[in-house]
Amino acid sequence: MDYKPYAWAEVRGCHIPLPLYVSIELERDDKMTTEKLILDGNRVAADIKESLLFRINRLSAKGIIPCLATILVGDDPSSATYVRMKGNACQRLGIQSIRVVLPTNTSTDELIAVISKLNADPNVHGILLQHPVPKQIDERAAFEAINIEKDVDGVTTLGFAQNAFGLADFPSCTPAAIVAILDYYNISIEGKHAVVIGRSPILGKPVSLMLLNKNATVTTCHSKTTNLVDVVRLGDIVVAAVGKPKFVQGDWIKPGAVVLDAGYNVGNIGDVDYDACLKRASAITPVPAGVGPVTIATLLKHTVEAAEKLEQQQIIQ
Ligand SMILES: Nc1nc(=O)c2c([nH]1)NC[C@@H]1CN(c3ccc(C(=O)N[C@@H](CCC(=O)O)C(=O)O)cc3)C=[N+]21
Repeated sequence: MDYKPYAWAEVRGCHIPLPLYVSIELERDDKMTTEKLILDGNRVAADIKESLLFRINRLSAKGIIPCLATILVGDDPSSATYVRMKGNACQRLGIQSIRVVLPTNTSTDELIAVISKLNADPNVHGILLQHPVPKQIDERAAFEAINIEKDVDGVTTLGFAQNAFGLADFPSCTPAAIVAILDYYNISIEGKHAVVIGRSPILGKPVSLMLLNKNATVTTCHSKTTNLVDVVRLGDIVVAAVGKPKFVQGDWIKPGAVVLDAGYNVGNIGDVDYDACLKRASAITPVPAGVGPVTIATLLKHTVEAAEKLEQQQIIQ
């Protein structure tokens, strides 16, 4: 593992990582505490990946190498970077990665043909179609073509519906990462007012459902929301999933709220004005090193779980 935590403490002979706190200078009219918890995505990701090592080794010893196929259509440089990061993360852990890159002018039928081949390949356990795809492609139709057993990013209608019922094997990776960060830091969700900004099919909508299933009171905001700022100010937990750099302003944040920034705008800029929101939040994810690395770790976890499920089916047969 190439990641080093910031500090360790010894508790009854066990070495445990310490949370990273920062103290910041407060403005005069700011009545907030100075202790801020930086939600360290690299650390959560390292924890998830470490928990996979044994499982990957065990599968490999039985001749099953967990395998993720990523599909990138077009040559968008940042999409290419994310897909490369996913493939590299697989390889570092002993997960096989198949990277399919298709030209920008690929048709829906051609893309579905590629997905069908990967569906039929018994050595492929997970399929990730990188969003967005070029505009001539019917992205929904392409997502639907992924076999439910291999839908490690919860993009199919059935995968989404299972998540809505709280029954998904593989909820979408970024929503699952957001919940994993809250869980890792023991931030309770139940009874909290969670405000999600954004309603996309693989981020805003599924994370709203996941928080609802964890007994939060959820408000999902979007481009047509009136008085957005007033709504965000109600949030004990604020999830930014808009796709606009530094969209969420510091004075939108209720003092003491927990802020999760799922933005990944060009130049590694989040959807949250981090410095301003840090002043009011009690806990916040940075960009980079927040939700992003946990998304990738979650994808790896789902791929290993898909391989384990296949193994179980083979044992039963
Ligand atoms: N079907 C689908 N599923 C996705 O989960 C999906 C997708 N499509 N399309 C694109 C977005 C974007 N995304 C990121 C994942 C990790 C980082 C990440 O780890 N970023 C690093 C920094 C990146 C760098 O160093 O360049 C960080 O935040 O620390 C960012 C962005 C997943 N996405």
